Amino acid sequence: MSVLEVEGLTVTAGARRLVDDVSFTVGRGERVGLIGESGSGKSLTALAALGLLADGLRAGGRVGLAGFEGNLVEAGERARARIRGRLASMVFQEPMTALNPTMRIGDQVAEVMIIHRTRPDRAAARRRAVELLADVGLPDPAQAALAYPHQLSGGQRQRVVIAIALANDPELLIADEPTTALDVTVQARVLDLIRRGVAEHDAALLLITHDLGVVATVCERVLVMTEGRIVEAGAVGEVLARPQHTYTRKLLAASRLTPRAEVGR
Ligand SMILES: Nc1ncnc2c1ncn2[C@@H]1O[C@H](COP(=O)(O)OP(=O)(O)OP(=O)(O)O)[C@@H](O)[C@H]1O
Repeated sequence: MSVLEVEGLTVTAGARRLVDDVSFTVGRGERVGLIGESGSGKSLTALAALGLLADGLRAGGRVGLAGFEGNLVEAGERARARIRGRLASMVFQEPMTALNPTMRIGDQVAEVMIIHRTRPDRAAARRRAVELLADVGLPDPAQAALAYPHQLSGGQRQRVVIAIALANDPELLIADEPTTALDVTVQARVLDLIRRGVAEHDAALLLITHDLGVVATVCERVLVMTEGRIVEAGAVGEVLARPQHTYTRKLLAASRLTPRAEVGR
């Protein structure tokens, strides 16, 4: 079975359909990009899949996740809370909003393991936290564990968020514009970290971005979204080389990529 199965997903705000009949799957170990311009419904698709929609928005359809029986769209908040950070994690654009400014980094990484009881005790969770900080390439991880978020750079903070997201070996990682807020010099390193991290944990990745270059670098398959619908899907090389939908062609033309340059990357 796929790790994530989304079938006929809709998100509505009153009478407005913001996500309209979206269906796709992400397989084990697979890296799938979800691209489209701002407002096309990418984030709402991900938030609906994890039951994180704001009040006033309603989801319909079916979302299945490996390790969870039933439809996540219809699951109660307690079931969803058990899933988030355990079976599925999300990395957002701005790392500062994902971290608690008053809590040491190591404690924040340990906390997600303590909450989900994936380590025998607090001391084991703390030890694992330092290992995870080392895995994401923080220099002097034991020292970094004692730091507060404001003492780290933006790129280092996003590394911490990725360590938290991967701490419990989730089946699925959703990253929503994970490098957009970062300095260009650290973007490539953080993307590489996500790619290596999901490979090491054998997780499935859904990477949301408006940047075709990011998708071409990280993903194997791509879904193209506009006005709440997926209008094209396929292997990255294929879609970038031979876009079928007018909207995909427009996206390609608007990006700095030439179709040929990305094939085979
Ligand atoms: N809480 C909300 N209430 C009403 N409309 C919303 C709400 N959140 C998002 N929308 C609308 O839903 C549409 C899709 O938003 P979404 O955030 O999914 O787009 P996106 O493709 O992720 O864009 P971006 O790249 O800018 O994040 C937009 O028109 C947005 O204005």
